[in-house]
Amino acid sequence: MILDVEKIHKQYASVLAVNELSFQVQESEIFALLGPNGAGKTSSVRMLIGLTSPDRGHVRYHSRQGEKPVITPAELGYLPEERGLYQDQKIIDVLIYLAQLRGMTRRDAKAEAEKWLKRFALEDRQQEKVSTLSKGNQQKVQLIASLLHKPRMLVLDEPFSGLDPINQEMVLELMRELKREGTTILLSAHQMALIERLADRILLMSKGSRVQLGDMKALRESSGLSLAVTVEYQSNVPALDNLREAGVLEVRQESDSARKLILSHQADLNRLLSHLGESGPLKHIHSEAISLHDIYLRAVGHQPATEVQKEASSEGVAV
Ligand SMILES: Nc1ncnc2c1ncn2[C@@H]1O[C@H](COP(=O)(O)OP(=O)(O)OP(=O)(O)O)[C@@H](O)[C@H]1O
Repeated sequence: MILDVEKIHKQYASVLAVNELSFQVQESEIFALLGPNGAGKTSSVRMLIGLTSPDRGHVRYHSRQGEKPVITPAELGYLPEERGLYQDQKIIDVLIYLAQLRGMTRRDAKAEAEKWLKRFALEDRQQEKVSTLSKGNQQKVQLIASLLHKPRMLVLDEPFSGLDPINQEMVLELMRELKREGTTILLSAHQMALIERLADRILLMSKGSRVQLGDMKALRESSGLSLAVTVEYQSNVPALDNLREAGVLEVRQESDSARKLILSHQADLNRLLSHLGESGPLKHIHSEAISLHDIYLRAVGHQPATEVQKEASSEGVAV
């Protein structure tokens, strides 16, 4: 299943939610939508699955059967941002009912539901009401409901929200497995470290528009950033001057004694180390490839800081 999105546009009264957004999701690809709150991710997702219509632009799906504007419920698995399980019903009954709506027989739905509940360590709870489950466990049930009928395309709005780290890892591994089986997955999320490990390509959005699109290599290249260097001093961080000429684009406060330096591709490491060595007694230096988190903050996180913000900001300052 290939998804082709061409210049979709959505305006709610005075709010421009999605602005001429275009991208393509390939067969068996894991594609992530990232962006700050209000960036337009959910508005986009809703248009992609036909819950709302774009004011302008097109959404098309291509499968072996040809091209079509809308995907059928049997082909699609959707995890909405606002969770909507029937709280007073038994977990197993809800799963069977939702799978039947997507074309499964009761018998198949029951067998699949039991298989998935076991995998998510919920098999002992299946006769209980949904309302008795914790938030994270309800999230697992809703995720099961989205994939029970083996859709070719999964659209998951915030699949990791409410899950503990162990369950996040489990869901991450599940998505890799579904991809290997040929499922196309589009998801939105805020967990940068997970997305960096999981997604084949990432679309960074802000204010309804595309900011960057590509795999991690492409995002690193187009960001112009290379390394994040964390410097820890033996006591409070001294004044750090002349970092720009060594290729430092931004200094982020980690603690009173530590700063994270964001380096450009043109950074001169020898010069930087010599500056840092002269600045004060160092305790520790650690460098790592620029992460999605750093790219995100740089691209959509904040405006370049002013002199006043330099004093006050704990988010980061331009140097
Ligand atoms: N039904 C609606 N009516 C009016 N405005 C809306 C509606 N839905 C979304 N918006 C507005 O559109 C913009 C984009 O919202 P959207 O929910 O798509 O963002 P998002 O990226 O999913 O945010 P979050 O990460 O907080 O879920 C926001 O300014 C939001 O207030």
